[in-house]
Amino acid sequence: MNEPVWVVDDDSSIRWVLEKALKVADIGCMSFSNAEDLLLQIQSGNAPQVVISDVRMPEMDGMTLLQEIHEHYPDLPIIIMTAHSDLDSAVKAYKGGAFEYLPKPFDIDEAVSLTKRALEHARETSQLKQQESRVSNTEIIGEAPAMQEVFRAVGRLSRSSISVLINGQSGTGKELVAQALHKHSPRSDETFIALNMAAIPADLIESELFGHEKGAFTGAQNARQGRFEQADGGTLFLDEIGDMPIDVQTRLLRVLADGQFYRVGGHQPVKVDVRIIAATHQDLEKRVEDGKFREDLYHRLNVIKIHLPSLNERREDIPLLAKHFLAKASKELGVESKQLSKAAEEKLMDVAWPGNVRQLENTCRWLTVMASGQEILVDDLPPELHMLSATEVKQSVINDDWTVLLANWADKQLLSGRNDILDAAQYDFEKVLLSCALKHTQGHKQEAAKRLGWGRNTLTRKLKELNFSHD
Ligand SMILES: Nc1ncnc2c1ncn2[C@@H]1O[C@H](COP(=O)(O)OP(=O)(O)OP(=O)(O)O)[C@@H](O)[C@H]1O
Repeated sequence: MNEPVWVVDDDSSIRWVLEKALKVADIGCMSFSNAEDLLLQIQSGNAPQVVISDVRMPEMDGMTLLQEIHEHYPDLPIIIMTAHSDLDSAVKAYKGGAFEYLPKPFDIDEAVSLTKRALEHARETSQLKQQESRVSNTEIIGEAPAMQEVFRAVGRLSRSSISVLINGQSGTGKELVAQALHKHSPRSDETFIALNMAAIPADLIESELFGHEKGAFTGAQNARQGRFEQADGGTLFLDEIGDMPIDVQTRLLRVLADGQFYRVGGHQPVKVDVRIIAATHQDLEKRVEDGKFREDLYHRLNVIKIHLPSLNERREDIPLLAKHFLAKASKELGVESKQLSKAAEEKLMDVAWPGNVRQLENTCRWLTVMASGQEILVDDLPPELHMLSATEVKQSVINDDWTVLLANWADKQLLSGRNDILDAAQYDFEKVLLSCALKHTQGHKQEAAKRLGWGRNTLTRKLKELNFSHD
């Protein structure tokens, strides 16, 4: 039963020809005269790597067989043969999920080379699966479909050094994914360096990235290597890339294009081979539109995009993540691990989690210290979790209660460590109201001012302050 290719056809001459040809090509083959027998083997847990099937057979036809096989093995390549070489049956075969369509009478060499391609494809798919499961098993927890997409992407990228842009809210695991990308890349033995653009003062970013020569600026008493040099051969993870000052963006673009740069104050080009993985919680396309991010750099970084869902979008993972973090915290703190009661677990699944996985991790650490018993009860949960639940947030949309959404937004900003949030909120608040008023008055400014309750001069000033493109 270990033959990699199974052939099914009610026509014994076709079976004979294929068996012979594959044997010559050194490909093990087994044939069946009807689909039912083949399916029985599959259902009992045996599976080949490739199936070649006729379409018209007296009992079960090839398309039904294809569907049945794909129920058990969705990735198993199936080559469909048909004597009726018309577009219709070809289209039907592809739509049904066939790997290839082989019109009869076929050239024997073509049939063999097609089989080889299908075998190759089967091998690649199974390698990919192994890589994906390695990624998902070792470091990143997630069973939600949205996370499976992420694992798949990491698996697919495992042989490449291509630039990747990771996008997702704060605390969703962007750095963890960047580490996984590095770990599963050909660069895994080299350095991985993570740098957060939002955490470095703007005027120091350049020397941090590119290093400086002695005396390049006041305070530069010694020459210093930058992160690019340190990460040579490895990966540089640039977090919060949206906050990178525009002149540094220009320099970054040049390094990416030329593979070389100058230290601050230096005249000798430094050559490096660094893979860039960038991350952001912002809408970079919008920043490009607003002139805050270089479009060419955006395209350069955005070769492959991985989106990390917010914790709200993968609530089913909360129990698993909580268990993991409770175990981790107990190990770190050297105490016995605590378990969530059913009710506490349900409550955690209904929290809005504006701070995403990081907030859940912190909560678990807090609970490990603070919960009084071995079992964590609802009353043990920290007070801030009793503030907003996901249901309440959803309800606020239905009830038109934007203040709840605003509170949720504010929670998120504060948890992410952002300051001056009143300014940002006020800007958006006024911009939304003003743009609505203009819409309702067909752009008539005086009328819009009246609807808003502003004087005309205020409106003119606000149009400018809020960067309105209307004239
Ligand atoms: N799927 C996950 N499985 C296990 N741990 C996770 C997962 N996602 C995130 N974490 C943990 O949550 C914490 C926050 O993750 P990480 O720093 O990668 O988020 P981030 O999106 O890079 O955040 P920020 O944008 O604020 O830097 C880390 O301690 C990380 O190990």
